[in-house]
Amino acid sequence: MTIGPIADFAGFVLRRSGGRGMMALVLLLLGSLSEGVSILLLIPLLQFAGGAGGGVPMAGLPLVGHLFDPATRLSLVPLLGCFLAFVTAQAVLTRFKAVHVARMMQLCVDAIRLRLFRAIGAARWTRVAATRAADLQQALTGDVERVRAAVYNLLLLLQALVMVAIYAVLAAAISPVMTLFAIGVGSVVLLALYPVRRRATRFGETLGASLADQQHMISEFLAGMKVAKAFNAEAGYAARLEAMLRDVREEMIRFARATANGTLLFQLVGAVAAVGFIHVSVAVLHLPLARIAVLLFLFVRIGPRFNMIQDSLQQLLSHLPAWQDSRRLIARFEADREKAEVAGLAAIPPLRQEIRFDQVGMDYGAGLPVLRDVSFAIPAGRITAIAGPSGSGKTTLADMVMGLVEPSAGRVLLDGRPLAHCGLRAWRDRVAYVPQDGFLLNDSIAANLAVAAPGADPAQMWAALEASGAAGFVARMPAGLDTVVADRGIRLSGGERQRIALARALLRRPDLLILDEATSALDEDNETLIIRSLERLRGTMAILIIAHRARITAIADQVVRIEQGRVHICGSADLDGVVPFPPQRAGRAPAASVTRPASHGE
Ligand SMILES: Nc1ncnc2c1ncn2[C@@H]1O[C@H](COP(=O)(O)OP(=O)(O)OP(=O)(O)O)[C@@H](O)[C@H]1O
Repeated sequence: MTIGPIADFAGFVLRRSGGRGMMALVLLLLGSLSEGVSILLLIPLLQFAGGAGGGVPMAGLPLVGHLFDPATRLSLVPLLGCFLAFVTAQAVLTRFKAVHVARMMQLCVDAIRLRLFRAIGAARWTRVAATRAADLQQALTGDVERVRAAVYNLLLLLQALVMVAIYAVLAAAISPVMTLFAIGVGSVVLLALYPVRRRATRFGETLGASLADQQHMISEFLAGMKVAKAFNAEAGYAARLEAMLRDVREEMIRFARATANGTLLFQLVGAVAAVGFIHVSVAVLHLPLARIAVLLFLFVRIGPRFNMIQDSLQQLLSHLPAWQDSRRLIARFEADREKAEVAGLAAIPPLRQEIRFDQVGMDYGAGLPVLRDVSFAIPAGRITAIAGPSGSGKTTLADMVMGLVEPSAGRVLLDGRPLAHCGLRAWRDRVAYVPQDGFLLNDSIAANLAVAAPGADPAQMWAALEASGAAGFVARMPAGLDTVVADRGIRLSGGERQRIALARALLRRPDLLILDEATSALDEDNETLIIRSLERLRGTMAILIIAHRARITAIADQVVRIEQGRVHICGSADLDGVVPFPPQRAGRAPAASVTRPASHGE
């Protein structure tokens, strides 16, 4: 089970970090080699120090053995110089390696976070809406950080493997028998610890699931804090979190215990092996003191490397599920992409006549169809209201007209062209949407407005605020357009928030403005202000209002009532023969009043 996923992951790391990954590996190899050679240089140095033994037979490395032969060996000063040079080289390589590794880890983390972020953004709305927000948050934050830990441990693992290989070659050059003995002992312990590594994988899987559950619970609690406090439910949430934390803690402790047992086993076996090694070297093989000292030194370094292999493998295996989850999520979202913009389709002419629902049906696959055979038009320049009981499909119609969901039957037509054949992003550039809670960023009013029209200048912003009835209160604010609003700034009333949200929508100069229950949480005075703004906009764009209240549906030129999946239209007698729109000029909709926001693009 272990090798396949690790090889996949190593492939991903190499692809994402490109040349830097290879460079990090080369630095790792060179660093390990220079460390190994500097240790090897201890042999002649020890011979100088203690005058021990004669030549050092090097079974595996005759050239190096020749270098240390008493007849040809270097004198003390050049030897010390070599030793210093290798140690310095190792330190410099370690420095470069650290920078490369940091960059490599960040490249991998950025790559996976960005790809997932883009995949979510490009996916169909129905796919996004069907996924728990907490799972996405966890994937984009916690899981990618675990990928960083996985990359780090993969590098530690590679480093440990390289070091063991180099030390083994060096040790074999001094005593092949003793080297086989040390490698054999290390490998047996590694094999014996296989169950601990399996536990690491299981731990990683449960950790991912419980972190997502915690994230879900915490964001639910924070979003509904007011309700939680009102119902005295804080303690209940705290108890749920405590239970989740306890489960994760217990699993984590079991994992830590297994890891500590592994380390203990390595240390005990290492001590026994060292004792056996010294006994065999001195009493059986009668090796010279310099060779025994260097072998001991090498083995003292090999032992922890075996421990490092086990440790980094465990950590890697416990973090790999986060990478696998991220990959699965990316694949799921990428497989469910929104229809791509097709060349030639992106250019949609301005809406002149109507948006028409033509025998539209919608079946979410959960019981009865939500909509059946729905046909009506939203005329350009007019106000259309959609009313109906809760759950009757009003928002579904708004989502369809924005191209967020596709009808399961029938078509949506823009001036006779099927929306399904149009570039959805190009169409959405012509649509503006105001939801029930206008959603403002913790930023200045200007920044909030710029979300809808990044190129808009202050004059255009003021015109949009004027049109939405928000200019007055924004002008009275301490820093005007630069006033920071929402959580960290000035707190706005619900009515003020919605008027800014409406201004933001108008700044786009849309062909279609959608208000989805945008005034349902407002009092009469605030609703009246929005209603007046909408009335001033009549004739400039198609306006679709989804609402329950009669006060706002009363301003509509037609009211579409949906009940049990079917529509009944009222008040549309004067709309029978829809006049081509706009009558004055081709192109963008004309200004209806002095408060019409100026175009930011023209
Ligand atoms: N993505 C979805 N998957 C499955 N069912 C859905 C989905 N979106 C909406 N529905 C179902 O379709 C029905 C209509 O939902 P919709 O939100 O369009 O109604 P609505 O008229 O806007 O309701 P309300 O006035 O309460 O906001 C509901 O029963 C809802 O549960």
